[in-house]
Amino acid sequence: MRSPKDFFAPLAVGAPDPVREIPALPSRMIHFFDPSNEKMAAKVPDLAKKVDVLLGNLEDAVRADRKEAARNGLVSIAKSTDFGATQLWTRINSLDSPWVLDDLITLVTEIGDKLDVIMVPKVEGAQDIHYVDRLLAQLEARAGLRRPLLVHAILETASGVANVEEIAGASPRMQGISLGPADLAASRRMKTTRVGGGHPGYLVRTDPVGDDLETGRTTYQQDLWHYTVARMVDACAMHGILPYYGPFGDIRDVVACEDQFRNAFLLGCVGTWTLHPVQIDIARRVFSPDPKDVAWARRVIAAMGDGTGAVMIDGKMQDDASVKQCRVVAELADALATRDPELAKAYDEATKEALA
Ligand SMILES: CC(=O)SCCNC(=O)CCNC(=O)[C@H](O)C(C)(C)COP(=O)(O)OP(=O)(O)OC[C@H]1O[C@@H](n2cnc3c(N)ncnc32)[C@H](O)[C@@H]1OP(=O)(O)O
Ligand SMILES: CC(=O)C(=O)O
Ligand SMILES: [Mg+2]
Repeated sequence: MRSPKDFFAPLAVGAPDPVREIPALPSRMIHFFDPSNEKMAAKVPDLAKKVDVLLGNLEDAVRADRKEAARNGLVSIAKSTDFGATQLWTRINSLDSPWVLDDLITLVTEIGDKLDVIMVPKVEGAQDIHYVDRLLAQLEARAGLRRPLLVHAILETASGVANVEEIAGASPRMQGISLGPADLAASRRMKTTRVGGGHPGYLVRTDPVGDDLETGRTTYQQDLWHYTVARMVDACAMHGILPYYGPFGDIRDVVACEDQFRNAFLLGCVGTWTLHPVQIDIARRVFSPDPKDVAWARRVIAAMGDGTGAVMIDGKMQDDASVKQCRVVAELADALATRDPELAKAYDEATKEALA
C-alpha cells in the first residue's frame, strides 16, 4: 500500500501527473464496437455524433483469431476519425491473456493521445489496478504523453465484488466501475444463462390465505443485480469515481432493457453499456433526467436559498437533505445540456412552466 503522501506522485519518471479529480463528462452510453468488424467500424464516424462514449472492444466477443485485427483496427480508426467531444475508450484483454501486453504497448504508443479510458476486465483486487497503473505510467513516459490515461474496472468476479472498495480507491487513474453480470454470474456459480437482466425464477410470493397454498398468491420478480449495483455505487461514490450498469444481452427485449437501465440510474449509476444501436436511444432517455424532475429540482433549489432550513412546496417538506438531492439532478442536467441542445431546450421549457 502506497503512503497517502505518495498517492498522487507519477509512477514513472517522465509520466504525466495523475489527475486529482475524475471529470464528470457525459457518459450515458458506452457504445461497444468490434474494431475488426468492417460493418461496425464503418458506422463509427456516425455513431461518434450520437453517443457519449465509443468503446473499441478487444476482449470477449472478439474471436481469438481476430484479436490482432481488432487491435490494429482500433489504432487505424482512432487515427482517422474526428470524435469531436465524444470520448474514445477501449476494453483490453484480461490481464492473464496472451494479448494484453501487446494491447497496452500498442494502444498507448500509437493512440495514447486519442484514448480517454482503458477498461480492464475481470479485475480481482487492487493488485490488478496497481499492475496496470505502473505499466501505463512507463508507457506514457516513453510515448511522451501529457495527459494520463484513466482506468475503468469491470466488476465481474466474486473476488472483485468482495474487494470493490479497494479497487475503487486503488489509483488516482480510477475513473469508474461497470457491472459485468455475465462473467460475474459464472464466477459466482449462479444458475443463470443470461447477460444481465432479471430471471423469472428469482421471486418472492405473497403469504397464503388460510390453508390454500395455491390460489391468489401474487409473485414479484426480484432484481438479481440489486446488491452488486448498490455496493458498486457506494464504493464509487466513496472514492469520487463513476458507476455504470453493464451489458443487457437480450437485444430484442427493449422494454426490460429500459427497466434494468432505469433501476441502475435511480440507484446512482451515470450510464450503461450499449451493445447494439437499438439500445443507444434507450440509454439516452433513461440516463438523462426527466425534464419534469429537473424543473422540480431547480424550483426546490430556488426556494431553498442558501440551502438551509425547511420550506413546504406543493405539500412536500424540503430541507438541507432534499436540496442536496435536487442539486445532483440539476447539476447532471446542466452537464448534459452543454452536450445535448435538444435536452437543454426541454429542461428550460419545463423549468419555465414550473416557475410560472
Ligand atoms: C458480456 C460482454 O462482455 S458484453 C460486451 C461484448 N459484446 C459486444 O461487444 C457485442 C457487440 N454487439 C454485437 O456484436 C452485435 O450487435 C450482435 C452480435 C449482438 C448482433 O449483431 P447483428 O446480428 O449484426 O445485429 P443486427 O443484424 O440487428 O445489426 C443491424 C446493423 O447494426 C450493426 N451493428 C450491430 N451491432 C453494432 C454495434 N455494436 N455497433 C455498431 N453497429 C452495430 C450491424 O453491423 C448491422 O449493420 P448493417 O445494417 O449495415 O448490416
Ligand atoms: C460485462 C462483462 O464483461 C460481463 O458481463 O461479463
Ligand atoms: Mg465479461
